[in-house]
Amino acid sequence: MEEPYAKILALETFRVEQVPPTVYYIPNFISESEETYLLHQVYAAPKPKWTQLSGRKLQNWGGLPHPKGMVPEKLPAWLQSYAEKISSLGAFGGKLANHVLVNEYLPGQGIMPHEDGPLYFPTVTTISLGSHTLLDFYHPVSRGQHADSEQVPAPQTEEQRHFLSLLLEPRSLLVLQEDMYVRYLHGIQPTTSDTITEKVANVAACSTALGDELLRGTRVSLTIRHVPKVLKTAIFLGKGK
Ligand SMILES: O=C(O)CCC(=O)C(=O)O
Ligand SMILES: [Fe+2]
Repeated sequence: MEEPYAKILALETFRVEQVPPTVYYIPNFISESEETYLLHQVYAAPKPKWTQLSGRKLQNWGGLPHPKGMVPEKLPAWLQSYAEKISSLGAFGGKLANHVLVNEYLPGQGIMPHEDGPLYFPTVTTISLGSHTLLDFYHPVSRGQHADSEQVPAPQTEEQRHFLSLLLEPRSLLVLQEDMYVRYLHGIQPTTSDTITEKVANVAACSTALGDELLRGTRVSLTIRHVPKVLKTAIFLGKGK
């Protein structure tokens, strides 16, 4: 049987230490010309491909994940090659990524703390384009740090639940698995600048230092995942002969 979390040799040197399993962070995973190319492709997509949400806008590629299964759509070639490149690192337990979410955040925009849910193989991989951001991790409300051992209520405010952050620099690849994917919530504060504190767990791998303040620009992220449950389009759409 395939080991879903078998050690991924190609990624092992990029493991972020001193955080729960498992975070891999690869600075400069793509070159500046690849970054320019990918941004060009994102903005060349037809306008109806964008969905405007309150704090960001997004493009969905590969099909809409659904509990009953995703009706798969072929990824465009410019995304397929990165899906293959990342899958070949072993990020999805030997499976090939088949779904990409493109998010665009202007400075001051973000995404509320959330879980990605059960429709995906428990790995999320993210290429960042155009700007850095700070990805924040939170303890879930029901499982506060001290709730079991002490007679105190679980911490409830977002600040108290904040656990650690990862700095995602432009052109970097982030791979999240296991507890960091399943146990904690993740989100991005709607702010225009980020201060690098000791809560930024991957600072040693970044070209920045403690105390630095980084101004956000427009960031485009490619969230590349594997959706295990897919349907056969021909059956679903009833394409009769
Ligand atoms: O933009 C990012 O890096 C995070 C996006 C995200 O968490 C999501 O789309 O589920
Ligand atoms: Fe997410």
